[in-house]
Amino acid sequence: MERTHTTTAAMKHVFRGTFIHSTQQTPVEILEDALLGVNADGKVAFIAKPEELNKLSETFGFTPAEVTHLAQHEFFMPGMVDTHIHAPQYSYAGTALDMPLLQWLNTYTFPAESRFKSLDIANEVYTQVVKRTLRNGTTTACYFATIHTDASLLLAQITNDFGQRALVGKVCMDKNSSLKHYKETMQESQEETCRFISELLNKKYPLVKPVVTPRYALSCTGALLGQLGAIAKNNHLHIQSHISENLDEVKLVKELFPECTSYTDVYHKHNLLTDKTVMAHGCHLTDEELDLFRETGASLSHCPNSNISLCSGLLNVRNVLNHKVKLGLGTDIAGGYSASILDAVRKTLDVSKVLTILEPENDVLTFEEVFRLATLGGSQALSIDDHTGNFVVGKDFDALRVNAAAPGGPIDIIDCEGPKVLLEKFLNLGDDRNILEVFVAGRRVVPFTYQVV
Ligand SMILES: Nc1nc2[nH]cnc2c(=O)[nH]1
Ligand SMILES: [Zn+2]
Repeated sequence: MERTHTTTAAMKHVFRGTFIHSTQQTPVEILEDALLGVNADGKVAFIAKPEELNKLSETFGFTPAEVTHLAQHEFFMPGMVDTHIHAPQYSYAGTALDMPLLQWLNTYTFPAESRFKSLDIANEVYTQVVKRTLRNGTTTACYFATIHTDASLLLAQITNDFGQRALVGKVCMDKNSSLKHYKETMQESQEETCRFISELLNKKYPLVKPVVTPRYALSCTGALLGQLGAIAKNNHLHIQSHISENLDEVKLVKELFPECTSYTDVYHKHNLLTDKTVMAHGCHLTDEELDLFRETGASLSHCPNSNISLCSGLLNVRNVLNHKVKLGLGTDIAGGYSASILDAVRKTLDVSKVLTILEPENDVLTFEEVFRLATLGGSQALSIDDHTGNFVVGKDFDALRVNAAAPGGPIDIIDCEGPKVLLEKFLNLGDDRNILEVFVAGRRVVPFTYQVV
């Protein structure tokens, strides 16, 4: 592996310490006492041994005194990727988890989202959710907003201002039987999607891009699904939606789209399954549907907190991985009550263990594998792994500086633990108190320096 490349620009950061990340070959690779340089473009310029310090400082134009040394229980890991989160639903996160999906949408979700017509409400909630997720180590988030174009553009602006990498989707829905005013006509949905995409692309935010967002097959007519598939194709855009989350939903989709062979086929027939598509949940997909995911390059977002909280189902992640379908983790705020991907890591392990209790031959996931899903796997699911997801020369430096023994934090370090144990303890016990700093594309975004004016 190439571990350096030359540049004349000065270094933004040079760190010395432990770096833990995943690669295609190994779920946890530990680089102990390594030097890592971040160039002025926010990209990893070198990863090297300390013996090379003098040579590197000449080549890259920094002095050894500029090197930041990590303390004993500190390490860097890649930033975490939330592949599925509803920003407006942060307004009621931690409540309203007492009914299954379709009733939950009608009772809580649609009324809450309809309030985001107000830019004041949007500004308040979107600022809170971006700060909360960043502080918890989410360097990339794939957001659903609402049907309101201007509020969705505001979410994109806020993620850009705070320095979070994001895909932002204006939600599309031309059907809603429960709340008549929270839906669009097909034409509005199509025109406003085009306006959203062009206004967002015109902003030229370096880290924030639009994602075409049909809510799900029950909220969209076939005609709208087809138009959205065409818009995504013509503009080479990402696509996100929901699939096979809940059995009542799957049954209704089959009734509404009798010409389609499966729920997956509904999206496939409307050109919505591409290698830039991420579908949330997939708890009830068949093996044939997973094959179609693999063939099209579409990925799944596993949202275990939501799947348990709404009693939707248990996704067998091992089976998804065996089908070679890309998969990342999602919080699915507010179906899931936690905004932290650390919670998604724990719930992913819990669900895998529950499946093994129910069926002992199920091959349980390891914490190392789930660490990869939270980082590199998420970036692969969003097709952004060519520039983020792990520590590779030339990729953007999206990273968390973790102190497993942060004073006042949730972890007690008893013995002199090795880095792998520190990682395992952080994944199982840690929280934002352990995340000292967050970097996105080389910029330090936590602690916050950006002030809302
Ligand atoms: N969990 C979840 N599932 C959905 N399916 C359609 N919309 C939603 C939503 O907002 N949350
Ligand atoms: Zn969702």
